[in-house]
Amino acid sequence: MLNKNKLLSQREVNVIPDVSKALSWLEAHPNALKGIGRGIERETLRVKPDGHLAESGHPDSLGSALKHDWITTDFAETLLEFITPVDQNIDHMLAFLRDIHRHVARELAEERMWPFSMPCLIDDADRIELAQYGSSNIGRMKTLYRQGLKNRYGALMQTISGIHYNFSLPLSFWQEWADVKDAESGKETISAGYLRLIRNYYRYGWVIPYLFGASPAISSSFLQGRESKLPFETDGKDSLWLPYATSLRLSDLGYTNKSQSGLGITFNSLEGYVKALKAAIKTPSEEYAAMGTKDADGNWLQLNTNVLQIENELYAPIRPKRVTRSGEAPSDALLRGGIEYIEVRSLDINPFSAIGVDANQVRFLDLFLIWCTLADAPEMSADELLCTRKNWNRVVLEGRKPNQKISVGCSETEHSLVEVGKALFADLHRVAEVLDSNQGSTQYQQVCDQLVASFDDPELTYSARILQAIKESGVTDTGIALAEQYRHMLCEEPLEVISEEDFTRQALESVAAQKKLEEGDTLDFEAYLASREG
Ligand SMILES: Nc1ncnc2c1ncn2[C@@H]1O[C@H](COP(=O)(O)OP(=O)(O)OP(=O)(O)O)[C@@H](O)[C@H]1O
Ligand SMILES: N[C@@H](CCC(=O)O)C(=O)O
Ligand SMILES: N[C@@H](CS)C(=O)O
Repeated sequence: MLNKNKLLSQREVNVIPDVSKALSWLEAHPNALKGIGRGIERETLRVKPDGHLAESGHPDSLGSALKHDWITTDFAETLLEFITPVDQNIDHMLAFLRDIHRHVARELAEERMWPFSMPCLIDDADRIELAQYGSSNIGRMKTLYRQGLKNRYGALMQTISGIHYNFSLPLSFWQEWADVKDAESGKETISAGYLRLIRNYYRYGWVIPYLFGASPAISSSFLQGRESKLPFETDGKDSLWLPYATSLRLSDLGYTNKSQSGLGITFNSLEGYVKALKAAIKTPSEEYAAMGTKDADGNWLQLNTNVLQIENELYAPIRPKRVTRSGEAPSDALLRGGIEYIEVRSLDINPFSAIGVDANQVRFLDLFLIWCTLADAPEMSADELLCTRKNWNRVVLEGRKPNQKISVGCSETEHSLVEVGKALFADLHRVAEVLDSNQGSTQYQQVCDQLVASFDDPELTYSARILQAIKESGVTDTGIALAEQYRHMLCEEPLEVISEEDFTRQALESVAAQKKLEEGDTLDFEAYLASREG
């Protein structure tokens, strides 16, 4: 049981804001947390039985990747992405995600789903086929966007997979917490509340890779001959690792882009955030201008030469979101209705789950994101946001190092990571009691008690556990064994919440919708792109 009364050194306790008043309010208003909205996006590479990247196209039986509601592709034709509809029930959401995995596993026949964030064996990055979305203008634009990503960042980095956790608090929370009357009149207040969450996420979100990072190692093929200054250890065969790393995916070697740090993005006001984001998609980049939008033969190379081709290219660890209308830019949706939910992008694929994520992680994120909303969050300049990267980098590269230190924002004062983590969990446990009281269970408190142990014993973290397996068998063989185990498991399991008829209907309707798009285009591609640049 978490020893809530354990005296934490005053110094450490001061590192996290005093949330006691807000927690007392929450304990007096448990109904405020009824109706949390959640959604999951999971990516995974299709691989051959030998662990090499598949060479086939997106299976026709899975319908149109452009229009399917649940099954699409991310960067590459072999990079599957599964999406669950927004759900208020954790078990139902995870069953929905598992049904998608069950269906796809049966449709993939001999191919498997890679169980790690960092890619499988890829001998030649140039053979990675960009995701194809057909001949409609929007379909061609999505593929050209990916061509630009390949030319800017390299295809290999874009085959890194993640879990995105989408989260929203119910209107009742905002009504009780901030006197909001309704979503429309309260959109400024609600947006300010989610921005407060985001600022705290930058300050304390390193706890996510510490607990759940699962990419301490990479296939040696990932470096593709590039030099790395990181002090990798190796099995002398196909695996490289850092002994105390948690998430190389979140490191500069992974799914990040340092050049984006100069965009002046802040989260103090929605208008300020949108202004900086819109500037980034309209500011030419010298480097990308030198590349040009077309090659000498007139082949498109990228959508444009701006720092970001479109807003999706901002690779932030968390994003404010609102469901967009057809053709609407994400930032315009935010300006129209304010922040509707947030997208947490820092979860690695969980290799201990056949669906890449488990209920413990969902419950932890609920607790942590509620805490981030309640805790004071002073405004942060763009420079202060950049300072938080120092902390995240320390955790992703050597978070499990004994006596690891952590600071907050740009402060030079360092604290024991373990003690700060335990101080945070003392608060999270109080949030867990409220959520559990609503459910009539102790599941959230159990998650707290289980996870807090990882601070005194880092061997309990996901990264330590998967690194042990990789040191024994190597990245490829460990990945193949897990992929085969999950393929067998998923193929044997009956569907729970989605029927075969649902999957068949989705596939047929998505193909029909894509065909309708292709037949309905009135502009040629150049005119279409020009109209989108508007
Ligand atoms: N109000 C909400 N609260 C929580 N989650 C939500 C809410 N509305 C939508 N979601 C979830 O957000 C996710 C949206 O994923 P989707 O891929 O459809 O859009 P996107 O992330 O904006 O697209 P892209 O991945 O191309 O950027 C889904 O999992 C959905 O369930
Ligand atoms: N594959 C990226 C996300 C791609 C995207 O931006 O949606 C990741 O590992 O999170
Ligand atoms: N989803 C990633 C790769 S296509 C992006 O939008 O940048």
